[in-house]
Amino acid sequence: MLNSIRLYPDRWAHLPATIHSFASFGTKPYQPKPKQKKNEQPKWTSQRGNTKFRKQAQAKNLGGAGNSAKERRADRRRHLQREDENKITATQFRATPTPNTGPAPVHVAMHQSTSPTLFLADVPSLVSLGGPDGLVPNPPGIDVGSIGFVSPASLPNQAPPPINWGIPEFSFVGRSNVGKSSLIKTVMKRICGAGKIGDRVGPRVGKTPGKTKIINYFGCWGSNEVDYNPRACNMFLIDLPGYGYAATAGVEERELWEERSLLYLQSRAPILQTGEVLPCIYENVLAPLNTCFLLVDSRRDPIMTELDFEYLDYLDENKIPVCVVLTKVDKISKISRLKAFNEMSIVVQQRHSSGFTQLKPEVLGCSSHTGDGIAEIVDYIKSGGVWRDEYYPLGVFGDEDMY
Ligand SMILES: Nc1nc2c(ncn2[C@@H]2O[C@H](COP(=O)(O)OP(=O)(O)OP(=O)(O)O)[C@@H](O)[C@H]2O)c(=O)[nH]1
Ligand SMILES: [Mg+2]
Repeated sequence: MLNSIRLYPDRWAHLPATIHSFASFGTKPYQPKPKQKKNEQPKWTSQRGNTKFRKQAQAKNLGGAGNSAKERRADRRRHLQREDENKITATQFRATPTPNTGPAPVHVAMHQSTSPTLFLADVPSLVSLGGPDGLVPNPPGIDVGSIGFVSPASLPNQAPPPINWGIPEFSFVGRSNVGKSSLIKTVMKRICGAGKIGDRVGPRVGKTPGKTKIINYFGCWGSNEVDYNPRACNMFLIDLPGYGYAATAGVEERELWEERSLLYLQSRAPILQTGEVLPCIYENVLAPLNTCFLLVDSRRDPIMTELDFEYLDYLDENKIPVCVVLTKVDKISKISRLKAFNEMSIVVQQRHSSGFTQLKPEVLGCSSHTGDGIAEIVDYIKSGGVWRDEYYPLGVFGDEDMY
C-alpha cells in the first residue's frame, strides 16, 4: 500500500490537509465502523455533562464544546457530518495500485481495402456491366464542373428539392468536429478549383464542435451549365450538423439538430414510411439519397464510438447506403493509420456478416488539409456512387444525356 502511495504521488497532492492526516492511510485498508445498535445511546450523549470530555473535545475541536446544549448539538452534527465526508473521500482515494496495462495491442489483420496505400490509390473505377434486356448499364457517372451553395433545408419553409427531380444526393454525417464541412469544402475545391461561385459561399468550418447547425445543400452543375438554378443541378452535397458533443449549443438544441438530420435522411432514403423498401426506383423516381458518407476521426481509439454505431444502425434500418471515411489522417503516423484502417475494416466486415448490407465494403480515408484521398472521394462521387453498382430501367433518367 505504501508503495502504491509513492507510485501515485499526484493522486494525493490535491487532497485537503485533513485527508492527508486521516488514518495514515495505506497502512491498513479502510474499515467502516460497525453500525450503532438501535437502542444504544451514542457515546457522546452519555458524556454530555462530563466537563473533562467537553474540554478534551474543545481541545481537539471535535464538536460538543459549545456553550449551550443547542450549540453543542449543532457542533456535534457538523463534526459527524465532516467525519462522514472524510470517510467517503478516504474510501474513494484509497491507494490501490492499478495494473499497468501498457499500450493497446495493435491488431494487424491485413485486408484488401485497408492498406494505407490502397486508400490513396484504389477506388474501383466505373465498370460498365451491361445488363439483361430492358436494363441499361450503370449511368456513366455524374458530370460536375461547378458547385455552389443552393439552400439550407432544415426548416419546413426551407424544403429540400423535390425528390422527383431525381437529383442524386451525397450527404456527410459524423460526430461534431470530425471534419464534414472541411471535407465538402475540399471536395468542392477539387471539383471546380474554388469554393465559391458568385455570392454563394462554401461550408463554414470551425474549431469548436457544433459549428454547422442547419442542413446545407451545395449544388453541383455540369461543366457546360450556364443556368445556375437548383433544378439544373446534377447532384447535391449535403452538410449536416454533427452528433455528439457540441460546444455551441445546449442539449436541447443539439437534440433538435440531430432529430432534423435523422428525419431528413429518412425522408430522402429509398424506404417508405410503411416499411416498404423502394427498389431504388419508384414510379420512375430515383430515391435521391445516393450515399451517406459516415465520417470517423482516424485518431479515435476505439475507432467507432457508441454513437457512431447507433447512427449506423439507424442508417441500416432505413436502407441508406453508407460509405465510411476516416478523416484527419494527416494527424497520425503511418502505423496508426494502418491500425485505424484495419480496425475500421474489421468493423465493416463484422457488420456485413451480421446482415448490414448497406455498408460499402471499401473504407476510404482522407485529409482535408493535405488533400490525401480527396481525389478518390471525388472519383467515387463522380462515378455515380452506389448507382454504379446497379441497373436502372430505360428512361429512368429521362433525357439520356443527363449524365
Ligand atoms: N489536421 C486536420 N484537421 C482537420 C481536417 N479536417 C478538418 N480539420 C479541422 O477540424 C476542425 C473541425 O472541422 P469541421 O469541418 O468544421 O468539422 P465538422 O464535422 O463540420 O464540425 P461540426 O460542423 O461542428 O459538426 C477544424 O478546425 C478543421 O480545420 C483534416 O483532414 N486534418
Ligand atoms: Mg460542419
